[in-house]
Amino acid sequence: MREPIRKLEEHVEAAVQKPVRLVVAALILRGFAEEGVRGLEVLICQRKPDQPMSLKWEFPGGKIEAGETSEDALARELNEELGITAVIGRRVARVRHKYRNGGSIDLQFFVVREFDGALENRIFNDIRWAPLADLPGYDFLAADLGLIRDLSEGKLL
Ligand SMILES: Nc1nc2c([nH]c(=O)n2[C@@H]2O[C@H](COP(=O)(O)OP(=O)(O)OP(=O)(O)O)[C@@H](O)[C@H]2O)c(=O)[nH]1
Repeated sequence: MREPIRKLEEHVEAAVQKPVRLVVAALILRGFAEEGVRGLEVLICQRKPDQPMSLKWEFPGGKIEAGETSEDALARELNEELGITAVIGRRVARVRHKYRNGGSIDLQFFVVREFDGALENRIFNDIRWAPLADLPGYDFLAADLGLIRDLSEGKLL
């Protein structure tokens, strides 16, 4: 009888110490889906040298704040990071990833096809448009790797 109770306590404790971080990110696209993984480009962003997981590539976005919907959070982050006002499209993927430091993230990816304003790099080391086929050549954050494979093989969009 004692074993299940101990397990439950451990579980609760872990949840209190390391809450899952809810993160949203954008696949900002340009080009033509009909031309396949060479004709469609996505905006990718490189983390700065002084950030954790430095110089890794990721998609623009960030954590959802209290009271925000996923779409609100993503629109806010894109405005803060890139200076654009984006129309948030459909959600195309959701992944749960446990990083080695013990923290977990719940990551949702949305397509963005339309935005107002000129893209401006406000916080990244570098930003660039990459054809979907080239994505596996960039050193992406671990949580993104399944998505990178699917995008580059034309399986997702
Ligand atoms: N924006 C973005 N974040 C991602 C991606 N993949 C991924 O694992 N993440 C993780 O999701 C979190 C996003 O948080 P954030 O953008 O608000 O803050 P941050 O990089 O300063 O990280 P931190 O506040 O956890 O230190 C980071 O821990 C980041 O490593 C991605 O493709 N885009």
